[in-house]
Amino acid sequence: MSAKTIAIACDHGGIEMKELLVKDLAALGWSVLDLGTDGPDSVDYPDFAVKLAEALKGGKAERGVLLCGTGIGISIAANRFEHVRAALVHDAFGARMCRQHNDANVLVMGGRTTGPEVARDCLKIFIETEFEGGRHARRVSKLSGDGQA
Ligand SMILES: O=C(CO)[C@H](O)[C@H](O)[C@H](O)COP(=O)(O)O
Repeated sequence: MSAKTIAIACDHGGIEMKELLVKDLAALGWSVLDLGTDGPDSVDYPDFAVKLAEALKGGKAERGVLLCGTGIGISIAANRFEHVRAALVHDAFGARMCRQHNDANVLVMGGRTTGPEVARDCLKIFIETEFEGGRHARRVSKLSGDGQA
């Protein structure tokens, strides 16, 4: 069976974390689609959120990881796309809940706000935790624009 693919992208605030997490993703058995950025030069985080959203939309990846300095800007940018449920996570509990309750398909973290070992834990939990469905499926369906009150 072929490995599932996860896309990852960052701006200059998340480059070190991206390098760390790419290695972990490979070790966890995922095929990694690295969408940059690839160096320390200053870039604009919305451009990388768009790249990742397009990869998900086009079926090039099943899940995504986005990183910027705080995770805030890039999560705002990613959540402008209807097919993206990007969760800005700071701890293991959030990483678990965003999968179990929100069916998040994109994990977002801040390279300047979250330490490397916490980030690695969050990534592993995000990858390994299933959506619970049930009452949460009803709520998640209301995020898509067709079930709003
Ligand atoms: O955190 C971010 C956006 O929410 C970005 O990654 C940037 O780090 C932040 O905007 C700071 O930008 P700078 O050009 O590195 O000062």
